[in-house]
Amino acid sequence: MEPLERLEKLLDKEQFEKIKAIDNPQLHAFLADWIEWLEPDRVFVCTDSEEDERYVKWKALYYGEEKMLETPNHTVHYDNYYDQARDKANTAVLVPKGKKLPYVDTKDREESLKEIRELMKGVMKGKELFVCFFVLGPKNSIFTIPAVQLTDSAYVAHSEFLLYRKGYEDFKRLGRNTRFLRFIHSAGELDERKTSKNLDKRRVYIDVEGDTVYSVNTQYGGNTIGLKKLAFRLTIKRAVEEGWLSEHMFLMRVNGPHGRKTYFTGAYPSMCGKTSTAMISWENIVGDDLTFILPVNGIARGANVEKGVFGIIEGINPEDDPIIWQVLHSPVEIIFSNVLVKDGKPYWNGMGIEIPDEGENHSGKWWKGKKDKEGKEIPPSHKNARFTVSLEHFPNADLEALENPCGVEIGGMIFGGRDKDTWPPVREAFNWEHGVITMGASLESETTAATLGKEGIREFNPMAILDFMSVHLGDYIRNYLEFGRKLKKTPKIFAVNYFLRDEKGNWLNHKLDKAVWLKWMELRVHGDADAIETPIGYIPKYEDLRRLFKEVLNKEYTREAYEKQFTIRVPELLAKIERIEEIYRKLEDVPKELFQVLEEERKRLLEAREKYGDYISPFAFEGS
Ligand SMILES: Nc1nc2c(ncn2[C@@H]2O[C@H](COP(=O)(O)OP(=O)(O)OP(=O)(O)O)[C@@H](O)[C@H]2O)c(=O)[nH]1
Ligand SMILES: O=C([O-])CC(=O)C(=O)O
Ligand SMILES: [Mn+2]
Repeated sequence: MEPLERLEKLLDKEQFEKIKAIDNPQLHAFLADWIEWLEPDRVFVCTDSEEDERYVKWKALYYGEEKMLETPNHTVHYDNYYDQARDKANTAVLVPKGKKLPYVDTKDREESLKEIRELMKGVMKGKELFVCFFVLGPKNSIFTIPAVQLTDSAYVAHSEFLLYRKGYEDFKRLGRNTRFLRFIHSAGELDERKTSKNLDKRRVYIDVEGDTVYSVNTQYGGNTIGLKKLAFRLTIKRAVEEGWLSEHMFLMRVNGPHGRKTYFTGAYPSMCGKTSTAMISWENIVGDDLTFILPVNGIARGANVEKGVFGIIEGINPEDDPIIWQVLHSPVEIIFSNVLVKDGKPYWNGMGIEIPDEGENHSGKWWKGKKDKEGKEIPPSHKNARFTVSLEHFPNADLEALENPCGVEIGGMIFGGRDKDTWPPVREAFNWEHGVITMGASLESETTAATLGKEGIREFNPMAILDFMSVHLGDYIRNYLEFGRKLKKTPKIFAVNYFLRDEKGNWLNHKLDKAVWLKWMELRVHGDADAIETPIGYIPKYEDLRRLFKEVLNKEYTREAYEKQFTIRVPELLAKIERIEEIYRKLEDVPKELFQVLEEERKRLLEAREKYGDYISPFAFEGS
């Protein structure tokens, strides 16, 4: 039977008409196959109407996946206690038999498709399936990629309405041959708290060949929200094939002197400061997690893949994050996840006000001192508790840049991670290759609560993207280097480190110091500040930072603080080059330049050590 005929049998009339209006035989076949396989009790097709969106929101409450809070339009959602972060162990990129991708968890495609299909057979019995259409990137733009999501979680569908641009009308308009991404998710069987029960059968399988991602027996957004990190694996592959960049980056506007607007991207691993940088209240946010960058007439132009924020809530307080704080306390539509709730109010760790001793949280009924099965004390909210909200509600959002179909010109690209002892707070690369290789491809960071498993372990994490890598790392880096060669004007590349510590483990910087580094980088993009040349790139001059600290934060910045923070730590830097080189030597097919550029950096460091010793004051280079 023809797919449309099968769909007519599977759907009630109203829903069928919505699908029939899209003239795309591939879509029809996909839907017919999967609806028959998943066996939902009923199917709801979301168009772009307000009414359909309201229906989904209402269903999240009706099925108990979300609960209302006191403030209008606020809801709370909980994930299973053991389903609070991305599950790397059960996530895999599917590859043909015998093929492996270095540093990526891969599985045999044929076997795994069979496995996941078995896990999903009839999984939606008794449930409602939501069919949703969205686009990645601004609508009707050079960036737009259409996607369809099937899910039995109204919470997942609701989150996507807050985070992505609606795409039903685009599917109608784009016609028969449109290539689109596919996401199939089931939360599986739910427990009495409406959280996924069969975590032992949790799987996230990425079929890059089929442009499809399967996710089952999990609810946590990073494992389930198709257009977020699931789509990301597919778009990284597409970008490498087509010669552009799909990145784990924020996109923001830094406001320079005389009203100058300069756009920056920043790639830091999960929970390492993208949102908190892009949200600095006197600058302007365009995006906080995913950016597409295309070469357009020799210029790198970037756009936010999303239109909302799935942000970490821990530590959000009125002093450090006044804008997020204000938004979280206004009656706009927000989903809080895995926070403490008492009397209809949400609370989280580090919010800077007193938190109740009891309530409901990610562990169920909670009281202070409650321990989990492993004997660990349960904090009021989970470290990876998050909020989901659309960017339009942020007074500092640059909405024009957000919706610009041509994106914005990227002036600077920043790389950074959690590094306690090696990199200075900010530095600029000598050129594109130097930045891509010694900053992006050499990035290491300590693990965080954004993924299941141990925290605080230093790991290789090139371009902050390793968890999502779906292509050979060598090809990925080659594409980056070639991307630079397509440009008439390459963005400047910078590296930051917000997480430097002293011998006693104290932070060397305050959370807002990053605002100063941004202003310095903005000046550097336009050649408006001098810098000191060191073996690892250009660093700021003390006088410039002192002035900027005063202007931006009204703070005194001492010579001692500067000297400590910007000391060039030769032994640590050399050890890092060793580690990185060893990693790439083991891979086949890595661009040769990578080894050359690392070797040159090593030589510069050895020469400097010869002259100045192991730990070199920035003032030493200033004189030379
Ligand atoms: N010590 C220190 N901590 C920081 C700084 N900036 C951010 N953090 C901490 O980093 C964590 C959150 O980082 P976010 O900005 O939300 O992370 P993100 O990079 O957007 O992460 P994902 O959404 O997981 O991709 C919080 O625990 C912050 O307190 C900083 O300058 N210093
Ligand atoms: O995808 C998620 O779960 C949230 C996120 O931004 C990340 O982990 O990088
Ligand atoms: Mn992220």
